[in-house]
Amino acid sequence: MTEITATAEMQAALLSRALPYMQRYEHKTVVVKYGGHAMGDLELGKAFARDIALLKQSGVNPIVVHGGGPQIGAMLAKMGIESKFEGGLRVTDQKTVEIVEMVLAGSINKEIVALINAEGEWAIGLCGKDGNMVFAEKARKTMIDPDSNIERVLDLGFVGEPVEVDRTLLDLLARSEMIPVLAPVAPGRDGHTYNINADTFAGAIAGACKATRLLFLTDVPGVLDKNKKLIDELTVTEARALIKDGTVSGGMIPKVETCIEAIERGVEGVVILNGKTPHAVLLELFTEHGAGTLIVP
Ligand SMILES: Nc1ncnc2c1ncn2[C@@H]1O[C@H](COP(=O)(O)OP(=O)(O)O)[C@@H](O)[C@H]1O
Ligand SMILES: CC(=O)N[C@@H](CCC(=O)OP(=O)(O)O)C(=O)O
Repeated sequence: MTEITATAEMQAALLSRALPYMQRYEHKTVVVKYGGHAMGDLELGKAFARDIALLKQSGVNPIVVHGGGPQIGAMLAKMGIESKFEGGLRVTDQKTVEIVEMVLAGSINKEIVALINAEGEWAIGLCGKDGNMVFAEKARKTMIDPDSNIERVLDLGFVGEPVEVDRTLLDLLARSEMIPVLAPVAPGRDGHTYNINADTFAGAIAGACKATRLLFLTDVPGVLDKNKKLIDELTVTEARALIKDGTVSGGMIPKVETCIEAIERGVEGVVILNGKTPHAVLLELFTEHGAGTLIVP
């Protein structure tokens, strides 16, 4: 066999394996949460954008929700403001929410839009404010104090939880050439702007759009156990126990909580995976080598 025929055969074999997966997701909504920790490397960013473009070209309806925690932290530090987190959420005063909106809905959102458009697609950058897409309310979070074991209410300032999602604009975009890229900022009916954890925002969008898949791209291979080993599959009950016993902490808490809620709202498959692996999205959706942690009912 010549080298050319061998390559052609390999490509044909690859395609024939990918095709059933491609058909499975045709016309289906896939929400991809692109975490701030998975960003930063231009080549990886381009590979991510290529994957999103390819999903759209294959007839899938991709919706990108992005974070930007580290980038917000860097901007706050430049302005002499210290970042403070409680339960994985940023304590957000008025000055902070202004910077959060500027970094998320401004620079990061447009960078991702530009990367996808450079792949020949039509991405459009939006946040919860556009088209009345998302309305938020002040988050009411509680935490068990590890010293006293007493539950305490957290005052996180202008941190919001999505309470209303209107999918009119997203449905319109799904029927068009456009790929929505969403920043997790939304207004409240009280007139304030709220900073929403990007995982929570992605979960609300996936739930409202009845997404077939919700993928979380982060900087770790998935949920790790106490010995830092990857957990391939987690039930909702096991996931809750890992938060309770502290195995899951920091930014992984809102991610796992969102996975649980998304499963309960009927999203078919929720996966936490390493966004630092080039083409993580394509490999997850279109090959049998699903990576990361799959959350199951
Ligand atoms: N059990 C766990 N398994 C994996 N990561 C964990 C776990 N507990 C805490 N983490 C932390 O959660 C981080 C991912 O969340 P986060 O920093 O919010 O990322 P992103 O910006 O991608 O949303 C990991 O880098 C890790 O430090
Ligand atoms: C309330 C809250 O914590 N909001 C987040 C929003 C960005 C985000 O979630 O970014 P990652 O996905 O990169 O972590 C923040 O201010 O950092």
